[in-house]
Amino acid sequence: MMPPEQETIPGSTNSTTTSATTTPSPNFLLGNVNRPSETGSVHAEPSCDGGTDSLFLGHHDDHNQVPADHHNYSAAAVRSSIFRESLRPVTLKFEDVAYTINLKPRTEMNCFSQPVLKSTRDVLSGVSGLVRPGELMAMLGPSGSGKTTLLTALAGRLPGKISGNISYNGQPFSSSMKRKTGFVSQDDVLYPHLTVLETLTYAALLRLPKKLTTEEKVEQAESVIVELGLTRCRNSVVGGPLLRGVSGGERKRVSIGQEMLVNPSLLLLDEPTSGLDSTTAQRIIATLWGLARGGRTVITTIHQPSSRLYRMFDKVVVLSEGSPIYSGQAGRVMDYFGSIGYAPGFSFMNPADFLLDLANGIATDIKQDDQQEFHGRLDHLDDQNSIKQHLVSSYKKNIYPALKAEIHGNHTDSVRNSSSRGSENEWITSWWEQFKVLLSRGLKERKHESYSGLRIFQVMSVAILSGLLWWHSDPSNIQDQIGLLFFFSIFWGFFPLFNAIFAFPQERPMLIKERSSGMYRLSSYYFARMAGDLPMELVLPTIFVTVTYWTGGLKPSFVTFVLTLLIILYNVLVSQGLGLAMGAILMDVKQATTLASVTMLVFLLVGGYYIQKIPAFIAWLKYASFSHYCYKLLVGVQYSDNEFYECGIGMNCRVMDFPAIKCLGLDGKWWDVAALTLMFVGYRLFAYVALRMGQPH
Ligand SMILES: Nc1ncnc2c1ncn2[C@@H]1O[C@H](COP(=O)(O)OP(=O)(O)OP(=O)(O)O)[C@@H](O)[C@H]1O
Repeated sequence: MMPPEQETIPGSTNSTTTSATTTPSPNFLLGNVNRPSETGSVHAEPSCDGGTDSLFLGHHDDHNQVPADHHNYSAAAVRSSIFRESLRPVTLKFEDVAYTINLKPRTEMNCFSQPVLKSTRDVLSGVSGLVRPGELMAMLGPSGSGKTTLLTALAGRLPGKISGNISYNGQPFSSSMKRKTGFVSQDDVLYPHLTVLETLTYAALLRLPKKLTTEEKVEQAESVIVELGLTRCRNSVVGGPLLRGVSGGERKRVSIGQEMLVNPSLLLLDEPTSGLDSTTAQRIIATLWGLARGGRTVITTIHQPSSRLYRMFDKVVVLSEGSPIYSGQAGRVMDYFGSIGYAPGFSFMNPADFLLDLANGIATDIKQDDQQEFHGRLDHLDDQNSIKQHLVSSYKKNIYPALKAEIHGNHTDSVRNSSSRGSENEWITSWWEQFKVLLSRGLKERKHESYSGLRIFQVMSVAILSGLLWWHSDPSNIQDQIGLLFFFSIFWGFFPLFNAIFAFPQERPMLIKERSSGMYRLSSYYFARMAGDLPMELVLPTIFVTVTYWTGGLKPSFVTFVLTLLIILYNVLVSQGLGLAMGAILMDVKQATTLASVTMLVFLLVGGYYIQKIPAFIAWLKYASFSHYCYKLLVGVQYSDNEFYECGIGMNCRVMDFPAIKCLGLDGKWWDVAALTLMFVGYRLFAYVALRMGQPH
């Protein structure tokens, strides 16, 4: 790979080097030019701690030079087979992008005491730009200026209406573009209990095409680990807010690695360096630089890059309160602002600091002759808003016309893309493959949760306590025995319901992230989740019932025990379905648990144990309660029609005449099974539809 051209950043006393800004040659775009030989040596073993990582770490003693390791990085990148895959270069153009959000309506009173609703806010207005394959674009601006919103819009993930025009090789965002796009959000959405290797391996298995074997996909994950200098922490858990894992920088690199795995043509990153030390930040930007030079289109938002980092950017967009004040070559920025009357206060100022000052409306120095003119036009030179307005209007006058002409200049893009439209709706992997990988990943991630000591303790302690409370209860004491059966139905209604409520709200960020990149079908995720939850959902009640049934003195018949167990397991599945549906519909754990506790309380009351004569106008409630059906079935299998019990000294009564059982009515068992089946299917269907409606398509 050829070294980047030498270019001077105007306005700076240091002559600095920036990358070539011309479109790379076609071979270069395919990521296979100057491919090192198979035997070419890889650089020093990369590390997680940043010690001797020559892959990323440059020897940047000379600030005027683009670090030599950029070339090393790119070479290493193309050496790995994943980067040899031919890329479909993407030219991204955006013109006059505007985005308005609806705020909560705020009522204000005007002078006629009429309420006025002020409910919208412009987050972006009139933002334009153009990034070509091989270029690294940075979005700069103060906090809240709209960088993330713009990046999300460019990634095709911004909900709501975006006005303006965003095109990818001349075409609008599409499913095939979605799979060619890598998006790294500001917050790393990763499974905390998986190791770095597992995280990247599962991503490879889900995101790499069918034509590669499992071994090849695992190899790709391994090669990304090497590329990103994560070798030493490959077996460490990723961690999260509640679990100590790899460091923040390593976690960020894992997020980048997940996107690199698909060899994206367009890579967008939201503040990949925030919260990191300057060396790690340098490595990450060097990584991006290398990826861009491999023919990718890379866009990143960044808060406050050092001048070392700034030099690696080919293009910058500078936003001030959602409006652009600059969009174009990074190296020409000082020239441009100098030409409209703004120059840095001192000659060796970091261009990024200077730009951020301007975006905040702070002009450190204004050329004398321009000052006169500026004074003439604006009354308050020190008014930051006036400066911002001046910068925005200068952008419209000086930059926008040329940019617009450039955006409309090249019409060959659309032709290039049209040939790739055939495979738009095809999935990368088969349904079954997705199901298997998601099931395996879910089991691994939730192993600690499913088999947590606390959960086992919770169930076992209740099992032992109820076993002791009903210790060999007397069969003639029917009230106690049916009390135990009712307790089964309620406990195994509450427990799975509350466990299931958390499932989807907790997984939502991951689901949105992965579905937005077109990684898998919702149905394969959904079935994998259902199947993955089954073992623990069914093991615990089995142990519970076994302990309590035999210690509680219920009918000593193996068949009755098995039937009792099956009814309870079915009840567990129905209750779990209701929990999943509540979680998926509300997507808020607090609201869902409140609703669940009210629902279960109603089910408890109308279940048929506490109140035997429910007033007719509200008696229908019991038909909505799965606990009612479960209780009826449990009593139904425990007692037969011709069974008697000792109802007084020397007196035998028919069990079916026992008031609580008589009121319950034990006929129509198959109807009860049918009602439970309807709920089993219905709740799950609701959960699926709710998930589908809340998902990116
Ligand atoms: N859905 C939303 N609801 C309310 N405000 C929003 C919403 N989306 C964006 N905003 C507002 O729009 C502005 C731009 O937000 P954005 O996250 O794009 O800024 P940013 O430049 O990325 O900020 P930072 O650098 O702090 O991450 C902010 O003031 C933000 O509060």
